[in-house]
Amino acid sequence: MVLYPVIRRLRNKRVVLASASPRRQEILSTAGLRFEVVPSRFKEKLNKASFPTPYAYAIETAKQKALDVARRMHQGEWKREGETEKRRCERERDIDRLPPARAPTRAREEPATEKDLRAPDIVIGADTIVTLQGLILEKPVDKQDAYSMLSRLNGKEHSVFTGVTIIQCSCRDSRLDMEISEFHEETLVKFSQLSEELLWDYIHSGEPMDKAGGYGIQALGGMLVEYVHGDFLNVVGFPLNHFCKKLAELYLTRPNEDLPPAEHDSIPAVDTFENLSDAEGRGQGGAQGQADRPRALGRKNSVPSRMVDSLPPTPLLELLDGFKASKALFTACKMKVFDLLQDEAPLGAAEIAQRIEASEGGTGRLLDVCAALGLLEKTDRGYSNTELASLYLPSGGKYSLHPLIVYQDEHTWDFFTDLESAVREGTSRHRGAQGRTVDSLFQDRFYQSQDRKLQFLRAMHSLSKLTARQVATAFDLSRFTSACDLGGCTGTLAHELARAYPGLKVTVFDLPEVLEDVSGFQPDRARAPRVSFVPGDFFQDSLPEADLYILSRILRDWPDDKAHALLSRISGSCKPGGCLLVAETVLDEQKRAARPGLLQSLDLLVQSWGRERSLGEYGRLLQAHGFEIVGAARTGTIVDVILATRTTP
Ligand SMILES: Cc1cn([C@H]2C[C@H](O)[C@@H](COP(=O)(O)OP(=O)(O)OP(=O)(O)O)O2)c(=O)[nH]c1=O
Repeated sequence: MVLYPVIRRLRNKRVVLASASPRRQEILSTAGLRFEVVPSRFKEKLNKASFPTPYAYAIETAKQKALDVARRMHQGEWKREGETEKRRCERERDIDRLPPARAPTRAREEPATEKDLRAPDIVIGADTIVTLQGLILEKPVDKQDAYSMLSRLNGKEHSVFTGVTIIQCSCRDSRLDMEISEFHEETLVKFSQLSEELLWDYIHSGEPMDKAGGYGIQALGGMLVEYVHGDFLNVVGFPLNHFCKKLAELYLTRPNEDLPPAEHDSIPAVDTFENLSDAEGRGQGGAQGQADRPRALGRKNSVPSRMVDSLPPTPLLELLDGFKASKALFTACKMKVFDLLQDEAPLGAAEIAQRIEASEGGTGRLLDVCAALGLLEKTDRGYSNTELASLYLPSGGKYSLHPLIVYQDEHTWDFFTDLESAVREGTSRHRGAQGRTVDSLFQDRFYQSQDRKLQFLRAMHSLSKLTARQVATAFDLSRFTSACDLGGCTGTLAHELARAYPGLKVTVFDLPEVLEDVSGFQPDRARAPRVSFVPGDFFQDSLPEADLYILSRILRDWPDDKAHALLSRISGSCKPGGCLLVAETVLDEQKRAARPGLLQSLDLLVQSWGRERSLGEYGRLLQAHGFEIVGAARTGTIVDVILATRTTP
């Protein structure tokens, strides 16, 4: 059965999977794709250190696998000596007329051999890697290697990336033209704390050897896994959902010259209406019935059929409703639904409505939406928080996102209603933005009243609690003795650094109006040694001495001229050999892939003067002030980490 229209669309194309992975073959076959398998001969030996991010490495490896197969198949075609163009066309047509055995549904049954390699229309390559703190783990070379991978992953959360490349090939004269599309998908996987004995038992099962990271989540390895956030099939080797969306983008939004003859092997679309109308027409006896039938649905007019077939699938409708889902979450949080259910659950809609002082009908609908969004569990006994909601949504939880959600609802939401003007003018929508200097951004906007300031500090505090540990441990910083977190706000990252590195003293440097309110956010004194707070403005006042400076989600707030001004001041204080750690959401160079980062960048357009940047852009900013990037790591959170060293002037 084919559920996704675009998979059906590929029926008349020669699709080749450039992979020997049985998992990929199975996933694509199950989805109803017809393809052949031509394993790539590309040796997976690219220099990992030359890639800004692990997923850039996976994408490039996937691309090289696909290119190898596309080129080999093309050469196989054109190596036939003495063949004329006419004969080639005839031969291709002959091949096209061959029965489906040429394009088997279960491609893995018959891998293509060199002799029947003719130019493909589409070649798909993929590469799956496991990453932990910036380290890329591929398939283990032996049992000891599997042990070293699994013991690294033991008890920790890691990322699994699959890079995918789709090459659309066309052959003009003897030239192979290729249009290359790429994407990646990330899934977070957490291992339980496992004993040595269990790890070795697992290794002796033989399962780890042909799998990235040394485990197979779909089989015995599933027992090692505590949770998975994201696409499960991505871990198994192929992100099917993202792949279908990409295909829809490539094939359903383009002019439809290559629409295959209607072939409804599962759910007939327009034909259903016509058949129904025919039956009705006949049943009602007549010509009149037929004449009244809307012509648009008739077989003679093929346009509606094409239109229906080429409509973008549901993701667009989901996107249209995206704001409603956000607002439902905001409202349920604000009305303290998750707080209530954290203390008492399950509760029925009537009871909840009464406790939050709202109408029963309205509350019921809101609760059902929350259940559909995966925030509540609905059973016959009533509603309860899901695990996800319990962790992040009640206002008093350790990792509560409640303050951030309230901030988004009360401020960001308003800013976004004026997105069009921000896009037209290219400036912040923040009241008073016009005519004010960029320098007064925080004073004007976030700290204009005590309430607003506290709301902002709480939101930032809740966000940094989610990322601080990963940022602090993305690189080994144990050689530093003093660090200064510029704009370090409530000190969440500073405390995490002090905890991770017993020899490190950390100074948080932030505006006096911020620091006067941070005491309520501090852990007990006993749990917070070696962290101190110094008031000051990093654009004006002298910076505390340190051998490691930190800018966590700071550069994003400023346009290039202000970022240069700040970096120049840090460069003036940082001694050669000292370092600067930058924690930011790093965009890919083409600004195509990182959707959360791109949305944040849009947010910065409406709310401030800043923007998110790519690694190349950060590299250029830093280089202009004598900093050379020595490493960049994905943390699996919304921020990535760049470590740069101050070179000798
Ligand atoms: C993490 C994980 C990986 N894997 C597999 C998927 C991939 O097949 C493999 C990663 O190796 P890859 O190099 O991505 O793929 P491959 O060598 O199997 O095939 P080819 O290079 O020909 O495309 O690990 C699982 O099956 N389960 C898992 O849980």
